[in-house]
Amino acid sequence: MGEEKPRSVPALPWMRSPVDVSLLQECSLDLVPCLDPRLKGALRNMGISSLFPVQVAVWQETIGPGAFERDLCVNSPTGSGKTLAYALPIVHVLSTRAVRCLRALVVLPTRDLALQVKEVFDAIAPPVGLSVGLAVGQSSIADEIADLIKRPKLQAGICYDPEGSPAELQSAVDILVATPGRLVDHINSTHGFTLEHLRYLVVDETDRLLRESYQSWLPTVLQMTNSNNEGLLNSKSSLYSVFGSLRTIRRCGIERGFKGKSYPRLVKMVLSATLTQDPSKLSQLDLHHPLFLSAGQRRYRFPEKLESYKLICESKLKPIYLVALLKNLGGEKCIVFTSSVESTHRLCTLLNFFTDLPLKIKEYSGLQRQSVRSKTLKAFREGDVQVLVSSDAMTRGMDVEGVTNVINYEIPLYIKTYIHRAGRTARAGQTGRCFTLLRKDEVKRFKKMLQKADNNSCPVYLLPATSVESFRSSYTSALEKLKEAVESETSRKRKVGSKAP
Ligand SMILES: Nc1ncnc2c1ncn2[C@@H]1O[C@H](COP(=O)(O)OP(=O)(O)OP(=O)(O)O)[C@@H](O)[C@H]1O
Repeated sequence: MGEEKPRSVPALPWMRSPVDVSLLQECSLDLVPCLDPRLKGALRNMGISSLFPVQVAVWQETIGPGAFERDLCVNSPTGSGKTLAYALPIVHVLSTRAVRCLRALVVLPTRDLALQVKEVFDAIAPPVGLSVGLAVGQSSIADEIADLIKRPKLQAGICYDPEGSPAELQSAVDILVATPGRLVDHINSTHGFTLEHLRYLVVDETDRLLRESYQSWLPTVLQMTNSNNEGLLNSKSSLYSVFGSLRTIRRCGIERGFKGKSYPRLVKMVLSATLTQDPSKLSQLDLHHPLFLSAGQRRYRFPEKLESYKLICESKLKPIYLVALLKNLGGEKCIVFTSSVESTHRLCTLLNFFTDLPLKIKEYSGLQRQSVRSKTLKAFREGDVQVLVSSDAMTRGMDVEGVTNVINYEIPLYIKTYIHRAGRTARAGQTGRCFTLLRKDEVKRFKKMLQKADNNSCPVYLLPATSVESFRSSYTSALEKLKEAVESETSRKRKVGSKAP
């Protein structure tokens, strides 16, 4: 038996002794201290009867004794309930003060994820009188502005000037769920949009959001919420709004631990299943006395009931193995991952040419228009589509009920990618399986990659030889059809290209 490698020690001292979320138990809603009965009712309507461990831990550090005194960094497995972990305390605390202004901002890397998170807020915020907005570019910017900013009621004889004083404009929402690009658009150009009153900032899928600058959304948000930049706020009237007599006055803190920071401070919660430990990345967040909450001592952890399997085959036989595996899974909801949008398209087209595979199979990738993607996702959620062939656009955060299998058609390059792909199944304590198709020469690298996570057991999954053989002839004809389809697509594109001005 090979010796276990020593774990790497995080460079940041506060990351070295995390609050171990895995030691906590689920907690029945009746036993959650201070939980507003209206929220309890809303959670029950969602089919939730107890809080998951990560939700208990965050509740303790926010509404419980921790009292939001420190910024929270949460590293917890896929499907462990991180969304509600931050949504619940934020909604709870905002509901205790009835003022309508933008007080919480949740930023996510993609539109689909933002829509998903908004649904969670929509289930719990309205019952306590809070309003939730969305800034993702799904509708026109004018429609979005109409939803986010409340215009004064027009009175007879008074003409409202949309470019007039922002003092007349108010936020129509208490909580905003946004993607970085659209958020920056609103910051820069939406009259009356202000982060002046912001108290809570959530950066979900943190490592992904910190990987790219996305129009410098993070420094912009931090600047907008910092009292030291009054000059900046004053100079740009669109950024400086006065809500009648209501002002959130931030001043430079003199209390212990606040030297040089504004107070009341912007509380931050950052979360991921694969949270970065890179000091230079985390420093961008300007965290205040950060507290690290992590499930177990290992950096990466799989969901408890996830089983991983490998299928070893020759490269040219991969499609047949995949088809035989899909047949074997008997129509269970399944996501097949490839490593590029092109191979997603090709593989999906090929699979649909197997006439003896009675499954509804659809493509889901970044190459498609949002409306096409949304339609596919809806059909998949509702069970009208059983197999989704996807590029990595799907890997992060997406929560689709009933996905029991994930298949890596192509080996992921990084353990983080494996974790996010595999994490589309075995969510919320359910069981799930992740299969990876490998060539012989990839087995060693795959084993090494899995060793970076806590449970790296990955037995070989054996398909009955007869089942693989039975697809040989249909594979030959499917390949022919794929060739024709590719040729006709190429010539169609060429024609469109030559017509373009
Ligand atoms: N307390 C709970 N009881 C039952 N189900 C829950 C509870 N909390 C969350 N869930 C369900 O668990 C699923 C996973 O939750 P969520 O999407 O928040 O996970 P996550 O930790 O953010 O995962 P990922 O890292 O993949 O984004 C969702 O379907 C959600 O409705």
